[in-house]
Amino acid sequence: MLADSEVIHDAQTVQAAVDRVAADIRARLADKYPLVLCVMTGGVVFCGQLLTRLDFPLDFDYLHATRYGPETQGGKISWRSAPWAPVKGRSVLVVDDILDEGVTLAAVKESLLRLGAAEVLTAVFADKLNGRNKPLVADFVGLTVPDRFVFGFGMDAGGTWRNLPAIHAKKEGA
Ligand SMILES: O=P(O)(O)OC[C@H]1O[C@H](OP(=O)(O)OP(=O)(O)O)[C@H](O)[C@@H]1O
Ligand code: HPA
Repeated sequence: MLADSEVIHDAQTVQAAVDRVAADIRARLADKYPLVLCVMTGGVVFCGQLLTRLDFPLDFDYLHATRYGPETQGGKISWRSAPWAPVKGRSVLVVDDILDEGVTLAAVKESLLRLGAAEVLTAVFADKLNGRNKPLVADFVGLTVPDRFVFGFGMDAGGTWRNLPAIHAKKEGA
């Protein structure tokens, strides 16, 4: 997969975007003592790097929802784990790697509001420009990506390459 890909955002661009998103989140949430929730598995790299840049008090936990598995087409959401930390009355920031069709984050947000969160904000590293009318607009976005299968910086290609520091896209026709 790596050999059949091209870098669309290099590691330096990725790091600059994480810095920018962290500053935007700080401006919006620094005085809210938020609960930050990582959407496992893809959110782990962005969320981990973001956390080290957030210099204000916050709580951290994770949830696990998946609908792609190793596939490139999304299916039904499978909830593997709800957040353990209570969300009632909290300002919650949900962090994920990519907003593609928007189905995952829309469902996560709805469920957190149902659990009594005071507000739910969402941060995604990549927002895919796929022309769809997504059910959710992310509050914080790192970078946009074209309507192609992308991987790296948390996003997997068939389960592999989440560890790449740049964003790659599968070559057209590969
Ligand atoms: O906007 P959507 O079309 O719903 O797609 C985005 C979701 O898809 C990926 O998760 P995936 O189901 O692949 O699980 P993973 O995080 O374990 O890779 C990604 O991490 C997002 O959570
Ligand atoms: O383009 C993608 N790449 C990796 N994981 C994904 N999950 C949704 N869309 C994508």
